[in-house]
Amino acid sequence: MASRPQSFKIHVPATSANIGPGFDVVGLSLSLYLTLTVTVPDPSAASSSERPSISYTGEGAEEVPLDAYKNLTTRVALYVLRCNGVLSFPSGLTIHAHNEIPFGRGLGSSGAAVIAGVLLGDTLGHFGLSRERMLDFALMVERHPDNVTAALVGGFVGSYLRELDPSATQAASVPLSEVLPEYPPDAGPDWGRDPPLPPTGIGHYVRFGWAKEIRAIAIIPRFELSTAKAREVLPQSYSRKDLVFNMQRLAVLTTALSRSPPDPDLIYEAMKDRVHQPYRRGLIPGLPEVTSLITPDSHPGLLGICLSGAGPTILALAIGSFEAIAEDARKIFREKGVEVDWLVLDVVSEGSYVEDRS
Ligand SMILES: Nc1ncnc2c1ncn2[C@@H]1O[C@H](COP(=O)(O)OP(=O)(O)O)[C@@H](O)[C@H]1O
Ligand SMILES: N[C@@H](CCOP(=O)(O)O)C(=O)O
Repeated sequence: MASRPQSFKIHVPATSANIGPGFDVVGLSLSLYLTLTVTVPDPSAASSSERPSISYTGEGAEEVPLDAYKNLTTRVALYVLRCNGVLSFPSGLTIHAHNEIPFGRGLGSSGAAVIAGVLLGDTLGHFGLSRERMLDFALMVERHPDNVTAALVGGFVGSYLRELDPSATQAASVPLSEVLPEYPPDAGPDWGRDPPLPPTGIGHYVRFGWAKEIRAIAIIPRFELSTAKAREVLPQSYSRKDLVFNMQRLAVLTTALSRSPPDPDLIYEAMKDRVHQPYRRGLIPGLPEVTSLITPDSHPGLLGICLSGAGPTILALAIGSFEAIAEDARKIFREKGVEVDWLVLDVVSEGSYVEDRS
């Protein structure tokens, strides 16, 4: 642990997963951030308090727990610390979180919180974990790789989970409540001493190219939809026809989005999906209308339109007409009784990073 005062910032981008046909496979990192400002005092000057002090501003400030043993980011950090032999946070730790990523909207807020926790644990413990090992820790918590991988490495990313051998499968199937127990307030230093270690090499990824002129319009309904709820409505199995439909489009999409100038005819069709969006429409009034009525013909500059992550945000990729696309989507949503906010975002090529301020 640190033997001198330490001050650092952690920056983690928002993400949009799936991009139509790439359910649980592809993700994009976007220019909205969760930022932690962390200070660890000199141990001799620290108070005897073990408990970190957390403050929080921005999105989710009214609902996020400020108790380090309940907050998602600090629970993940403690998991990383304990797996690497450090049983508690350093004394006098202070964390200020500023969050621009709305909760429960399909913009990867939980994935960002998890990655921030992994980086926090790694930096506090001076472990120097590789990116691959960090991904293992993140995947023990968020078990689909698309958001956490894009948040960690940045850009447009495809990922898969390795097929694990039986013992590693068992290790990776530990219930989340055991990976991330809500530490009781009176927990002593021995509590949670042997957390389940992540198997090594769970997640593998590749970064695709991205045509710089393509920007992302996030049309964000003013209601939350938890990812867990939006996954419950999905079927357990799919027809060959629907799987082939998605695979054909995904194969084309990953290269089509890297080409300048981007081809709207190719991309619009390649962003269609039959694996998750049709099943989620009951949870998101206006979803089928927005994705079918806004087209490259009606809005020159639009390339494609889809649900962002598990929703309810709609992601439109475009090289122009940003305001017209967003305002027309707003009108369609309003007819369904849904109010929205919208943002034009860039795809950021840099993923998460730690900025040393000591
Ligand atoms: N910065 C954060 N700090 C702590 N918890 C967070 C943070 N961001 C998100 N969460 C948790 O994740 C939940 C949202 O996760 P989820 O349903 O997966 O939606 P999203 O699509 O935004 O990732 C929030 O309700 C909150 O419990
Ligand atoms: N592939 C996942 C992605 C969830 O993303 P989120 O940003 O909504 O958490 C899914 O579609 O369930």
